[in-house]
Amino acid sequence: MSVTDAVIPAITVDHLTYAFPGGVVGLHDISFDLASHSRTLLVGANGAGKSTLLRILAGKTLAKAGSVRVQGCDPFRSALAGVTYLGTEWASNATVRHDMAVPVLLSSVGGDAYPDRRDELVEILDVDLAWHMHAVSDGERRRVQLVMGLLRPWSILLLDEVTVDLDVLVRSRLLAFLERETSSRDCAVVYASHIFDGLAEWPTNLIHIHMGRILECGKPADIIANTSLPKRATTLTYNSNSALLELALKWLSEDLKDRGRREDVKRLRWDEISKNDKDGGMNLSAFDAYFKFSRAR
Ligand SMILES: Nc1ncnc2c1ncn2[C@@H]1O[C@H](COP(=O)(O)OP(=O)(O)OP(=O)(O)O)[C@@H](O)[C@H]1O
Repeated sequence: MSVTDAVIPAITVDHLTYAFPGGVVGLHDISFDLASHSRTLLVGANGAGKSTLLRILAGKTLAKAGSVRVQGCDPFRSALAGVTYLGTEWASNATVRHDMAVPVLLSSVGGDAYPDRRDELVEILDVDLAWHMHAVSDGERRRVQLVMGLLRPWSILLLDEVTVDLDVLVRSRLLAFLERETSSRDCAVVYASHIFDGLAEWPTNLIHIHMGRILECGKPADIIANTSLPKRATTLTYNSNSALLELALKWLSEDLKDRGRREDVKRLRWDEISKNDKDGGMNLSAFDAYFKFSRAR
């Protein structure tokens, strides 16, 4: 039995449906199990529901219908010490823009309690300890944030595309680190990404999400073997363009067709906005002023 077939699921989602305040349904009747030691790649178009799902798994959002268990507990009701969520809010945290030295920041998040891990992450993410956070590039800032976020050993790591501004070398080293972690410790990673470079052999599981529904869930090799892809991509690794990327391109093209023309949706919304504007509910002149301003520049 491989490690990814371990019996106790790290995450169990059972008939989960989630509606945003206001009634828009974000997730429809989702069910899946993820084992400890797994690395799951969430694949879906913009707006498919990846962040919504990750936020529920992180316990940041309450799901009222269906059940979610992370390490056997309801993530919303239990403070799960071993769950680390690095998502969009985390990425835009203003604290890391102040004039603060990197060692101070790392100590403030418990770096001194895990010196070996801290030093390994500093090395992997190529962080310069002399940096001050108000005077670094976006990618450098993200590297420091990732050292901070990954410092404490986690059991479940939820990553919502926070590697987008890393250079390819650092991203590849980070993925290798996550692979070592999930192979050597009792832990699992769920990673939402739009970038498939270097990911061909990384995930142990794929989840394809479209308009809040899971369309596919399983091992990449099984999914690829059962999917008709362009002839050039029939193995997991294919020279410059991986089968995984081909699979994602196929899924997202089909999803786009399934969603239908945005024009139709837009026309409906536009009618609604114009009506609100007439009613005084929304002032479109503010948008006109904004566009005039941006053109003038
Ligand atoms: N507060 C909200 N109220 C209503 N609908 C929302 C709200 N937040 C998000 N949505 C909608 O829910 C859907 C899923 O959003 P979500 O952020 O989960 O997508 P995503 O797959 O993470 O997209 P991306 O790849 O762009 O990050 C989108 O259609 C979005 O417009």
